[in-house]
Amino acid sequence: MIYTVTVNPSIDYIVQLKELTLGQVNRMAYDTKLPGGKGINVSRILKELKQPNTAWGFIGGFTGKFVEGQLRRQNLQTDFTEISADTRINVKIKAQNETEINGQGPEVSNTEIAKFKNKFSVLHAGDVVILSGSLLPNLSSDFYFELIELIKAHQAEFVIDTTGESLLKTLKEQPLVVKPNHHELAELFGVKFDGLKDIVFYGQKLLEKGAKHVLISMAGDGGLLITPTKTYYSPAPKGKVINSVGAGDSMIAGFVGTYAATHDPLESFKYGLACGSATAFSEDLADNKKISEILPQIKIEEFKLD
Ligand SMILES: Nc1ncnc2c1ncn2[C@@H]1O[C@H](COP(=O)(O)OP(=O)(O)OP(=O)(O)O)[C@@H](O)[C@H]1O
Ligand SMILES: O=P(O)(O)OC[C@@]1(O)O[C@H](CO)[C@@H](O)[C@@H]1O
Repeated sequence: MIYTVTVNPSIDYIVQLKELTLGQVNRMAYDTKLPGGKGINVSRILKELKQPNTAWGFIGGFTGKFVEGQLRRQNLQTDFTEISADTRINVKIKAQNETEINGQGPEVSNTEIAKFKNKFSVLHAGDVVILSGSLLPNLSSDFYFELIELIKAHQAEFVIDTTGESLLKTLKEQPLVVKPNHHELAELFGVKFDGLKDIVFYGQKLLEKGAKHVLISMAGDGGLLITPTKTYYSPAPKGKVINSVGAGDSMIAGFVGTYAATHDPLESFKYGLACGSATAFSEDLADNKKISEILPQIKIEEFKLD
């Protein structure tokens, strides 16, 4: 079974307007509310791929009810921990360019944290837990490490979508896959990249430090997969980019969902790329139809450093 963890879910309030003028009254051309948060997005794509999964996380208040209700309507399996404070609202403004304003999220009590951690007792070998997104303001920065300890105590695998020091610190725990984008990878090592060779060189360092697979997403420039034996590159298929929210989450879902079913890293990479691009070409996250349409357009080649 796959479990996703969204410690800090959200309502993603998508606002479209022709042009945003700061310091003035702006009128929306269109707006919509979507259930959001990185792990929840992963769960939604896994569902499209027909991969059974359960979404875990903290959810609260009227906003939390909306998120849970929307997910139930999509027949998504959830087992959230209810908290007394309101789940946050993240504002995504689509105007001349895209601007995101993400909330900090609510605080959680020690009792709520304990209830959440209790969920991990159902884990067993063969399960995969995907940890994605920001933490809540009063949680310790080590919270993900505490969860990784619980996951490993049950011989389950984990995937973590985080950046910076937190990413480096989790590598020795051998995540199934990590997926920085190329900007995050450059920042991690304090370098500037000059071409794919540089990116692969630094991506390999994440493998050396313990990650089992390294996916590097490069938005419209495609992606790289680094495994202990081979490295692969794929350009991104061409299409009209409609949405930049959740392409990375979709890529993780495509990779992990396919890996859980096949244990084939190359096939998993193909689905990861297709799901990422399918979301970039959709209004909301991709659906199964869009993913199937993009799959045949994915062309992967082996990448050699010399
Ligand atoms: N403009 C695009 N055209 C085609 N494919 C895209 C585009 N943007 C993203 N993708 C696909 O989705 C994958 C993940 O996108 P990206 O690199 O933007 O992840 P990310 O930085 O984690 O994104 P986000 O945080 O916005 O979800 C890319 O590797 C690519 O396969
Ligand atoms: O604030 P975080 O937790 O880092 O990111 C939250 C978020 O921006 O990530 C998702 C897209 O990846 C959105 O659904 C959500 O609003």
